[in-house]
Amino acid sequence: MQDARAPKPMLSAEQAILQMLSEVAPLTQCVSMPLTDALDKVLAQPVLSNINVPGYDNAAMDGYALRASDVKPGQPLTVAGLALAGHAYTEPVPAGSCVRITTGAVMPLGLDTVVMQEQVKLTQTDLQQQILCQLVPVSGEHVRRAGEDIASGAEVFAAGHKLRPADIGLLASIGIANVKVLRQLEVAIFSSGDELVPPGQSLPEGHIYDSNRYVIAAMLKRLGVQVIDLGLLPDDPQAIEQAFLQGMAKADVLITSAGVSVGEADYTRQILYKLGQINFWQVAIKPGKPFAFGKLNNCWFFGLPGNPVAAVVTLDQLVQPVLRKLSGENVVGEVKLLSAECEVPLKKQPGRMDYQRGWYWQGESGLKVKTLGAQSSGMLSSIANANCYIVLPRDSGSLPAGEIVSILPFSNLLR
Ligand SMILES: Nc1nc2c(c(=O)[nH]1)N[C@H]1C(S)=C(S)[C@@H](COP(=O)(O)OP(=O)(O)OC[C@H]3O[C@@H](n4cnc5c(N)ncnc54)[C@H](O)[C@@H]3O)O[C@H]1N2
Ligand code: MOO
Repeated sequence: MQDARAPKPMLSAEQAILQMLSEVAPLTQCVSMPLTDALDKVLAQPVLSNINVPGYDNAAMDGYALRASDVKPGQPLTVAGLALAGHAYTEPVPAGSCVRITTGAVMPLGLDTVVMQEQVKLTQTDLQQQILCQLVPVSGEHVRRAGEDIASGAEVFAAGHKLRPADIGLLASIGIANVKVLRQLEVAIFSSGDELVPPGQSLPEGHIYDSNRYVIAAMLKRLGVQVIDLGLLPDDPQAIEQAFLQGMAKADVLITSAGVSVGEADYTRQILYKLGQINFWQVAIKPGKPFAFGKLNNCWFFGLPGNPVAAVVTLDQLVQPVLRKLSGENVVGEVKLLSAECEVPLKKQPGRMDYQRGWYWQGESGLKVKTLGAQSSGMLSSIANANCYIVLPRDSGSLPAGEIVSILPFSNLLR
């Protein structure tokens, strides 16, 4: 097999993403599930509405339903009855009369307008109630028309739509109790390194806690995929190979962190060459250069760098779009870069696109941003305390304070 380590120009982030997207195809297996379980799932087929929403003309306000043409200045209308939400009003309404109505109640036949109760003067005699409108209403005012929200037969969502909370409400509003969704993508993860100890245990000299597996699993949960945690492994080629084989057998995708750089104990890459293929390695971004993409039989492989911030940035920026495509999600209209004035100088060397970690806020004359201390890719606090990336182009060098820079507010994976 050809060795992808042979020197070649590093891909830009855009090239890497386009190449990965061009190689992967979405899942097709689907499952039916109750609406209450469907949040963040991806629709396997379009959803059409079988009903009008609202299903009938109804009052948008508490007040009086009437014919707008009956309202003449100084002439009262007799209140002929009461229309309540959930109860049909079947009596004919004589000319010159109105009906007391509550929000959501069906409009009585022949009436076209609702006048809010605050805009009428109510008079009561022993025999009847009358109203005097304080304003001449516009015909159709405060009436919600049948089908004005959703018309019967309309497509409410396309296949590939990922269901958000409001979408669940909308599906309920058209009477849908079960939806056909794509099965969740299964993503196996593991950490490896002799220096790593799981949180909760005491920390021997020269060791650090395994944080990557935790942040990667948390981000993947936000993305709505199934996480298969293969644990924490030593720098032992056999153990790592076993984990690769397990991941290949169980999951659609295997994501590792560490071991993709050039160190002696970087077994991940060696085993990947043995069991599958590396499609590319190294992307011109900082942090995150030693990122690998490949395939192990039917399982896609993403090798994230070990440095914790590099692992987070590559998962967020490079892997996220690919997992979304694999999950069957239609990805359109993504958030783009904003401009902000940077309050602090920024250090950078030309060569790689930089994702510095920043904090942005609304200033008096536009967005402002600053970095929060050191930008080492080993410092998780630099990203945990941030709310955006400051994205510096590949060729850019250091910048003085006061420059306008591009920022990318964090997606929901990091918020
Ligand atoms: N001579 C070179 N050295 C390095 C290069 C290079 O191009 N030439 N690249 C550097 C860059 S950039 C990065 S990023 C790292 C990535 O290296 P690896 O992906 O091979 O990862 P490791 O060397 O195993 O670990 C790097 C760093 O991350 C810590 N780590 C690893 N796993 C975890 C975990 N699960 N939780 C928390 N921290 C973890 C590990 O202890 C190391 O400190 O390589 C540079 N070197
Ligand atoms: O990806 Mo490395 O973290 O640039 O230092």
